[in-house]
Amino acid sequence: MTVLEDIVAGVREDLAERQAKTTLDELKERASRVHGALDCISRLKAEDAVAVIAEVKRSSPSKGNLAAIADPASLASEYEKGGAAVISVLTEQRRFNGSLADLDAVRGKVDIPVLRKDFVVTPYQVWEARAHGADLVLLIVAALEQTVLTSLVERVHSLGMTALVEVHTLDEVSRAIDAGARVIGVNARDLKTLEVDRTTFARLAPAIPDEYVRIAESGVRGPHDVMDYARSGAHAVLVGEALVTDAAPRASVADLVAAGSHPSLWSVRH
Ligand SMILES: O=C(O)c1ccccc1NCC(=O)[C@H](O)[C@H](O)COP(=O)(O)O
Repeated sequence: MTVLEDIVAGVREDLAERQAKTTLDELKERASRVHGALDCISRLKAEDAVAVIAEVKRSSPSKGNLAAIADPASLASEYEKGGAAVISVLTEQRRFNGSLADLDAVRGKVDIPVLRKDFVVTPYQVWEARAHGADLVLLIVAALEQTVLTSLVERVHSLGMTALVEVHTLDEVSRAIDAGARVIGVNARDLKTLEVDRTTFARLAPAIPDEYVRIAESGVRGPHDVMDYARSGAHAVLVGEALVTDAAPRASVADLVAAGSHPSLWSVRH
């Protein structure tokens, strides 16, 4: 079993418990009372800037405990004040120590879009995301059969949210495009081995046409990585570990945002 398969097996068990407590109809009713999803494309694809997606990430399979985040809403608020375009909230419980309660707390605090970052394999989880106020939902191509991926992308979009479709290989880029993705995230981390290779984005980006939003995910250590990803065509970067382990997350987000709008990148973008 790969790491990804192991995570998904645990996610399905946890999901079965939630489904036993809350019916799909109850979720839909809750979703109908939630404010409509925010537009994300324009925030992720700014003219002269790389958007920063800042992540609330307590633990990870690769590193174990990363940070004791007592108040995810305050952390997200610091990210927002630092200039983050989107907040990513890991809601997977077993390996990332996240929860839908974290998503609720962040949604209740910030005004910018919020991404539900989890291992979504069923429409029920998409409804959960909306019912808890998410604007974006992560869908990982490597975890999904093509027909399921396509129907989940459609479901996310039909609920007014944006699907962030994650890829790690050229074949997965084609699958994401075929599935109707508009926003494609290239993860530098191989979810089957956990190895991080920052050259992955530069290899895959040319296969993602300019009308899509291209996001570089994982392995960002600081401003120089944001600039490297921008030079390879990233519209946005997704950063977790470097921010949650930082003593001054607001300032660190601001540094990443400044790097992403550095004048030396203008020629790359025009
Ligand atoms: O982070 C992990 O170890 C991990 C392992 C298995 C599946 C997913 C994993 N991470 C999810 C992510 O994609 C990252 O949280 C996200 O891209 C931020 O990465 P980083 O900045 O390197 O924390």
